[in-house]
Amino acid sequence: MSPSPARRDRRGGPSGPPRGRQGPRRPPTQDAARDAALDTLTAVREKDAYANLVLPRLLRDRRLTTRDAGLATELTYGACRAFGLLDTVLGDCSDRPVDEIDGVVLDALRLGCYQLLRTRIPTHAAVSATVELVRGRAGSGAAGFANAVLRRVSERTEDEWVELLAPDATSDPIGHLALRHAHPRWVAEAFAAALGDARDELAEALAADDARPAVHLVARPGEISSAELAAVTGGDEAPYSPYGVRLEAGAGDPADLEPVRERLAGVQDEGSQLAALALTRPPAEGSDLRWLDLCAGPGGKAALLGALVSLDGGTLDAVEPAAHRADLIRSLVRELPVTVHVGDGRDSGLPAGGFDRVLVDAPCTGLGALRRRPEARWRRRPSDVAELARLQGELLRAAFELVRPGGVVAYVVCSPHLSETVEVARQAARLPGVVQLDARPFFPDVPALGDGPGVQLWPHRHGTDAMFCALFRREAAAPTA
Ligand SMILES: C[S@@+](CC[C@H](N)C(=O)[O-])C[C@H]1O[C@@H](n2cnc3c(N)ncnc32)[C@H](O)[C@@H]1O
Repeated sequence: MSPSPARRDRRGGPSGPPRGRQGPRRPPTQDAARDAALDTLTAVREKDAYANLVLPRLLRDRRLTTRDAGLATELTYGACRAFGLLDTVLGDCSDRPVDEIDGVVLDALRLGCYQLLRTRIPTHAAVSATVELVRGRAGSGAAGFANAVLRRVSERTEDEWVELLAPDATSDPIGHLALRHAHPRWVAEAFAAALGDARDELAEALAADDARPAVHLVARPGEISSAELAAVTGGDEAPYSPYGVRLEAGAGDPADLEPVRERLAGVQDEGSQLAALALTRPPAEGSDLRWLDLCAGPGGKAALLGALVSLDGGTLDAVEPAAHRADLIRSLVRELPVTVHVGDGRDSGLPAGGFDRVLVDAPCTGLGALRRRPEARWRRRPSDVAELARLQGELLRAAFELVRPGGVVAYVVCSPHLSETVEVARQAARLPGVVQLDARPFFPDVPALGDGPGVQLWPHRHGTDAMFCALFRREAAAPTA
């Protein structure tokens, strides 16, 4: 094999600004889209920032044209999702491990590599635009290094790189698919475990999780119908939620839509709508006017549930420990009979047995919504799971204290990880006085819900986030914590 280009030109420098025979730095390029993408990737790497918060702000502040904003979004989110794949390829094309490459040079290389492997941008344009970016930020030595590395990347297609670098598809199918679809191995393993007998869907599940998702709107009950909302926004009525509307991926910022600005509608994944609706559907004999959302921030489900319970003259209490998230709930539910409490759901001070229905939409790894949070899959650690599962179990036990005998509890997480889903539900169902219901009938007309009693939704099956929902009824006997 020919020596790596990085060996021919080592001036990219392992860390800090490259030194040596390099030309003067130039002012930032005229490439507004790539500049914005690079600045976002740098903020993600250096400050643990969220790409989907940083980039929209940059696009607004710098007043990018619609075309440039589209390109910046595609490059930034695409590169963030693919970090693992990009770094594996870049590592093979460089003479040093990627974590020894100067940070901003690595950010630019990731952008360049993404363009080469996963977009139709011509090779010469992807390479030269990236090289100019690097020259502007890190000098001509680093630009030469970037040029050499990217030339080498461009020698193969994405498929060819995967075949070369991924574990063998027969002896290690999960490892192979993890690299192919740019997921950490532990996440791919968690998906495979959750799919169980349907493990042959893993490639599809990871591919759907790697694709840019459609935006879903929720029509606020009593304010606008989903048919009207679809007509006004140009979207389509969602297939399963009676309140849902699906917009095409990349259809612009949904916050700018008039019904959203006027709070007749909100942005909410259809899976979240279905999970919230499932709480409302099992019959509850007797009073049914006091509902509780025990983990309510930022308030998407509280707004839907508050609107629904208000149609019958009922009320919703919403608990959230983070004050700023409690404020977000308040601003969403202003016209609704919703009382927001700042506090810990495990010790809310609310009356025991005081509620007819309780939602526990618990804090979780968010592995079910990775497609919406571009860099999240590379941030989460397997060690996060056990602590979250403990908190989830504690919140669920608190919910059984707060619901009245005969009342309903929904346990919801946006994750397919078995430790957060089936395991938490199984332990809850062992508590005295708690009966787990088969949740599937409360997701009417939704296909492929598995063997029950919990329901796991999937992007590749349902076009929703991978939400899990388990339903329980509290029997007359009081549960013990
Ligand atoms: C998955 S989010 C809930 C999403 C929300 N239901 C919605 O639809 O917008 C979980 C929330 O639980 C909150 N949380 C974390 N620890 C909590 C606790 N001990 N008690 C109650 N809520 C908690 C988090 O701050 C976060 O806002």
